[in-house]
Amino acid sequence: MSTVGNATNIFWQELPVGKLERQKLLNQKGCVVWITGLSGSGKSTLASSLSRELYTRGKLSYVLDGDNLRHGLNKDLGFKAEDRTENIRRVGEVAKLFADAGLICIASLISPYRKDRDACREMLPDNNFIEVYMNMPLELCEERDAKGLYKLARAGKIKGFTGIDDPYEPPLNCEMEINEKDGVCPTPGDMAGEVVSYLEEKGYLHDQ
Ligand SMILES: Nc1ncnc2c1ncn2[C@@H]1O[C@H](COP(=O)(O)OS(=O)(=O)O)[C@@H](OP(=O)(O)O)[C@H]1O
Ligand SMILES: Nc1ncnc2c1ncn2[C@@H]1O[C@H](COP(=O)(O)OP(=O)(O)O)[C@@H](O)[C@H]1O
Repeated sequence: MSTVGNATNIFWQELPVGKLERQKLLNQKGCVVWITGLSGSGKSTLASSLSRELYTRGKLSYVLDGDNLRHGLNKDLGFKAEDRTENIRRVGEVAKLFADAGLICIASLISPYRKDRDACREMLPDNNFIEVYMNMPLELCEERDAKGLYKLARAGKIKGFTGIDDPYEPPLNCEMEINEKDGVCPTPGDMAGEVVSYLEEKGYLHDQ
């Protein structure tokens, strides 16, 4: 019996079917692919092409996209520092559950603070956390401005916009980085291909 956070008198319930058995059913290993980067850097695009490519290969994945989760699970949170931290903590916990279920969980969120991403990494047993940094220049993201938010931020109509008047802390030791090559951004298919190769090489696409 223990106390966890604000919960007292709680027990850990052992369950009969374990992660290894679920992984055997799926012939893959549960893990979290955590995609971080500025708004407009291509996080959702990579998440989409990666999940499609994995599906084509018969691998089960699930995408946790920051924008989408803010419509439900995280709709009580805004963009001040402590809200972003709570946003990342909750998504980290959900991602951990999906990985435990045996899925390749793809989380795509700005996740601007290094300590919050590191806390998610620490939550995962056996280091099954693959941090992918969309290392795209702010100028490119701003030029894309798919949602018109940079324009609003520059006009002072959105306060605390990441990269404009709110910080983004790039990873120091991530597993993968997606960059422009000779000033050209890889295609969505090529970005997904890089991640799939990594997953293949590290053995995530088979259960043993
Ligand atoms: N102030 C501010 N700063 C950054 N982004 C903002 C802001 N306000 C709204 N948006 C929109 O919210 C999306 C980011 O949500 P996330 O949950 O990924 O953000 S965070 O990880 O908690 O920082 C982000 O989506 P993406 O463009 O897909 O990154 C924006 O569309
Ligand atoms: N590799 C890419 N090549 C060309 N355009 C891209 C690429 N990745 C993203 N884009 C475009 O950039 C814009 C922002 O991408 P998105 O995936 O929504 O970024 P984020 O989720 O990081 O905000 C979209 O219009 C998308 O089509």
